[in-house]
Amino acid sequence: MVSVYGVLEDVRNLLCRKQGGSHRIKDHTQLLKPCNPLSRKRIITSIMADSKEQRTLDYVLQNAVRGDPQSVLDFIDKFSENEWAMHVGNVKGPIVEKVVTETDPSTCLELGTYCGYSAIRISRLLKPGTRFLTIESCPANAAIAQQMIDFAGMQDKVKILQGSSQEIIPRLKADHQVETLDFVFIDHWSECYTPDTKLLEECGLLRKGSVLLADNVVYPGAPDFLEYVRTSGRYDCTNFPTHLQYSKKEDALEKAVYRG
Ligand SMILES: C[S@@+](CC[C@H](N)C(=O)[O-])C[C@H]1O[C@@H](n2cnc3c(N)ncnc32)[C@H](O)[C@@H]1O
Ligand SMILES: [Mg+2]
Repeated sequence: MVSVYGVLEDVRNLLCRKQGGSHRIKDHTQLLKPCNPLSRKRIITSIMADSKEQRTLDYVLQNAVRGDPQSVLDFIDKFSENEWAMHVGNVKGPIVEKVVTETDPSTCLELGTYCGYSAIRISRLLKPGTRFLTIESCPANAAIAQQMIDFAGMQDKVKILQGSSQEIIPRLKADHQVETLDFVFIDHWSECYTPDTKLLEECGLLRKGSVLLADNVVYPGAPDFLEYVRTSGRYDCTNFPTHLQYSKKEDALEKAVYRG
């Protein structure tokens, strides 16, 4: 049986996805125009108030230890084992951590914050003074992530930039004093991976040795990104086969080191 809750959640995810993708919806209420104002208000309240992301945050706030990033990650994982979610998770997480530790970055960028899980995982490893910027197009997700990061005690290490990657990347130098990026975690919608990689190059944000690490290159899959980084002659690539978070499905991360 399809639950009303599930339908609302699908609609909400669709709205967030549309907002981050190329078909950006300027005004979500347009979609609900055929409804009368009261129904419209009820639907919007339902969609935004009790999302899976909000319930994940509530679960963490009720159970995890404030100021303890590992505890926050553990409770996000625990919640997501019952209700699948897009966090990089506790199987791929250690691979991401290994690459970050080996890279020892001073300036990091993440594309796709979601609830802040990977931002917490990565930022806790960074040496003092390292900058970690994370871009999230969905305002509701960005708000949840900020609360999650605050609760984990990582608020001084992580800066969320709310907006789409396509709009924010070209402004990183002027608005956020970024010279070049040492490490980029690419984990938003896979159709944005290649255009955003090219945008990072065009904006002069990559230097010889900059490390890109892309999630979900097998599931849901990013074939055009894999082809670009493996055949353009601009990157040295390594594949890390693994499994999709909270699932037995096959997935992989791709590390691409810019040749400069
Ligand atoms: C897979 S989730 C990120 C998971 C997160 N990195 C983690 O592991 O905890 C993808 C997120 O990217 C956001 N997103 C999608 N396209 C985007 C874009 N073009 N710019 C910024 N954020 C985007 C979505 O709203 C969603 O919250
Ligand atoms: Mg991912």
